[in-house]
Amino acid sequence: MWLLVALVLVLLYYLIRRHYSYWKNLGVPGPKPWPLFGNYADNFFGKRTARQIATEIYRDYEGYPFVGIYKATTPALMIRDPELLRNILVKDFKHFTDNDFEVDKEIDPVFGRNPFVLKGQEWKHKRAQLTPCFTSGKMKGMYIFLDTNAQRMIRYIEEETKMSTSMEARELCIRFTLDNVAACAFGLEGKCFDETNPEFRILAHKLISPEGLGKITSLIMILCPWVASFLKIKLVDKDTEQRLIDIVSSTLKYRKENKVVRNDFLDVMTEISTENGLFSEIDVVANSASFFGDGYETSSRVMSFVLFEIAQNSGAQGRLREEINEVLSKNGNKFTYEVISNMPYLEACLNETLRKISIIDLVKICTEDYTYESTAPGFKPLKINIKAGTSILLPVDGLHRDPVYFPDPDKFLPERFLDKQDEGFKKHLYIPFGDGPRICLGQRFGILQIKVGVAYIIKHYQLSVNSKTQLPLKFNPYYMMPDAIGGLWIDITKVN
Ligand code: HEM
Repeated sequence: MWLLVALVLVLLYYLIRRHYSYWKNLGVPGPKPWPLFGNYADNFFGKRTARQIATEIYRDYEGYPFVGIYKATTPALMIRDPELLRNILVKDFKHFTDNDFEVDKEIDPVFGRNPFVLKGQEWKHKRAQLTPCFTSGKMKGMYIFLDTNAQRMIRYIEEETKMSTSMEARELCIRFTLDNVAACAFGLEGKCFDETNPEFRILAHKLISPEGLGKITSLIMILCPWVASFLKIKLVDKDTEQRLIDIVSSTLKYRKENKVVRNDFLDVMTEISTENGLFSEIDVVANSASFFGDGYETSSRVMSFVLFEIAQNSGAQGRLREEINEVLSKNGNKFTYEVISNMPYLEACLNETLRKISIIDLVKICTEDYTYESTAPGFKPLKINIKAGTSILLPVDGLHRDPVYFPDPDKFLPERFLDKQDEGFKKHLYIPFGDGPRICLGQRFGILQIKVGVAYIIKHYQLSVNSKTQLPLKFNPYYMMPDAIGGLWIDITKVN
């Protein structure tokens, strides 16, 4: 009996050792993994975020073009050499067409149709269909909804600050971006500034949030996609899914019967749906729903960090307000699409926030074998044959905060985006929205809504950081996007 147990243990040890020798056998350097947890044990035990772990490994392997790591049990190649990174995203994209994220369309009909998780030809087809939804012409048409919601937000702040000047920035940004999503993707009033817990808020919370997505679920999705696939993990629960389908179906029916045209995303998607039978109603629902994840969740987070950075940096805040007032004075004191698009310092503040606090590290899959030999100065001349199926990690946070590419990386310096002299720009390393054929589809919408919201707030209010904010910021270790523990509290007072 004991002999059998001993034999099983020896066999297990041998198998684990063999599994975790994948990179060693290929001569790829990398940190020592733990059985089962790989290099992410601290993440599983809630000590650090996955991004913090990746950034630390990135920094430890200076001079190496790539590093072999283990995302739990899966070997993954972290890319450090800017040339290889660019090849993966742009030049040799055909070898890396998919994201490393498994969602089964049969189990998750809504999330499984999100372009971010689609693969191969199906992704290509859907991407081509959806691209016309995001042109600058379409953004201009939707500006009116964003402007109306920004005015609502100002009225809301006016009322709230009568009671207390301190506000949680993300809470405010959630209300604003959710109202935008409701208006542009569902053709509805989100009522997020009128009601404490409107239906849209509840739905969004269930659909995607650090609590809604489920700590463990999202961790498994990112670190062990094959486990998620094996366990048939469902991201969107049945009731939420059905409610989304009902909302979109009834809106579509109402518009058809009453010949309503609003020029929003729903209208554009309906055109695709009628022109092409392959784009069914569930596709329209799925794409409207993907706004929650792709549109509201990302944008509300980024916008709250922009407000937080501006609140921390009074010099930048003053300069931004001057720009806003100057542009407005030349345009009849009225915000318009053109006015918002003509504010370089506002754009620089947004870009610098996205550099300093990047929203996500990119995870790709090698879809066709690929060979690379590093010849770049400053990197060891290593060669690698990447096998199809290999997971690839592009450490956006590590790159964005590497002083070689962006000097004084932990300082908030929007000016670097005005002259673009940093080495990182020459090497195309500023990639908060990704790059190449899979670059963020909704970046124009995301950028526009954040700019509108921030411009309105800074025009009317002076911001400073409230002592309730826990500094330095610490992030929820289980959430895939930066989620500040304790919140981002700011004081808001009226500009004289
Ligand atoms: C500031 C806000 C946003 C940030 C930082 C952001 C960032 C990103 C990133 C990093 C990716 C992955 C790119 C890659 O795989 O190479 C992505 C993909 C995507 N984003 Fe965004 N995003 C934002 C807002 C939005 C909005 C507002 C929408 C839609 C309304 C959107 C829709 C999408 C879609 C559909 C994809 C998948 C594209 C594909 O795989 O073809 N995003 N985004």
